[in-house]
Amino acid sequence: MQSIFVQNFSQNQALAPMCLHAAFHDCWNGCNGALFMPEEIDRPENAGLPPLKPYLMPFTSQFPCISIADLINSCAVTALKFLNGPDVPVYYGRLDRNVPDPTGLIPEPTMSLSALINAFSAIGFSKEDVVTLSGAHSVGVCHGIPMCPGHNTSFGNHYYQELIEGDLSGKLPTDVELLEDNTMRSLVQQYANDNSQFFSDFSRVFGKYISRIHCNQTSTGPCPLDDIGNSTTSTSTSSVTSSVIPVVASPSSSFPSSSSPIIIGSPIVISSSSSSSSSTSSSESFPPVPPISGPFSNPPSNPGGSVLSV
Ligand code: HEM
Ligand SMILES: [Ca+2]
Repeated sequence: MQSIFVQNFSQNQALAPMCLHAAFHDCWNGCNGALFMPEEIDRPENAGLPPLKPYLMPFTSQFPCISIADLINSCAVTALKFLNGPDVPVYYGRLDRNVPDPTGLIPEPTMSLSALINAFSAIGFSKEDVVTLSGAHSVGVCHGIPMCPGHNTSFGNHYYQELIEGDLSGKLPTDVELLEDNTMRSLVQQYANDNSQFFSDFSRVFGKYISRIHCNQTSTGPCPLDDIGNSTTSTSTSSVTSSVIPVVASPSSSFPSSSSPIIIGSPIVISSSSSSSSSTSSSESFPPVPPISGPFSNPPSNPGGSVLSV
């Protein structure tokens, strides 16, 4: 399955960042696959993610034992590696729920720094972790605008270097706010200087993040926020714990690197680039890979490099 992902990532460069983004959203309230429920995927907070659903869902027919939550996370760690990022240990055995997560939990890009820190703190992540995880914005786009113009097909510390240098093109308000707090700014500086420290921290923190499952996970019923733990601290006696099979996703170093920029339609773009956004089917016979539809068809324009208004 991971080799199919890689092929598809090569064919459509929008896909890999989208998988990483999707793992962030699905796992906020516990990785449970509910992201793809109609009630969730079309929420404004999930803007940019709907095209991933028709891409990933056919895998569930071909690989019926994998949950949607595991599929999203497998896609995410494979994407990270494809984008030249670090290996992240990923454990499989997450169960899907058929109840959408509550709305309004995922951090807003315009929220204050203190609100952002509090939101992550409520799910067990420190303000340093916020700095680390935000480095995912070294890849991908916001409303079609590259978040790190010129570099955003490769995961790395250029995100932190741009913040330190005041190159805020494509950055979100929450990205820029990382500079407001001394402790966080200091970590931004460290990462800007040391990519291997960033990789090692990201692997650890993101690995923890995508291990968060509901302790008493069942396929139905309400699931309060405080019912979430990670796979090592879970108090669950359910099959979730016993079915978790440790698998380290460490795709080989033969992953192709992204050589051309992401070309995605957008109202505003910082750098100009050529067009190659079409998604085509994998040369393997399964699973069927439907063409990605969505905001990918318009050529980018480039009116200027300021912090994104979202
Ligand atoms: C700190 C709080 C965060 C906020 C407020 C935030 C917000 C956003 C927003 C508004 C977008 C643009 C979505 C769109 O319009 O297409 C975005 C994109 C993205 N986010 Fe975040 N994000 C946060 C943290 C994270 C984390 C922790 C990760 C993963 C570890 C992540 C991964 C991504 C990726 C990869 C994209 C690019 C998606 C694409 O190219 O399709 N973000 N984020
Ligand atoms: Ca979820």
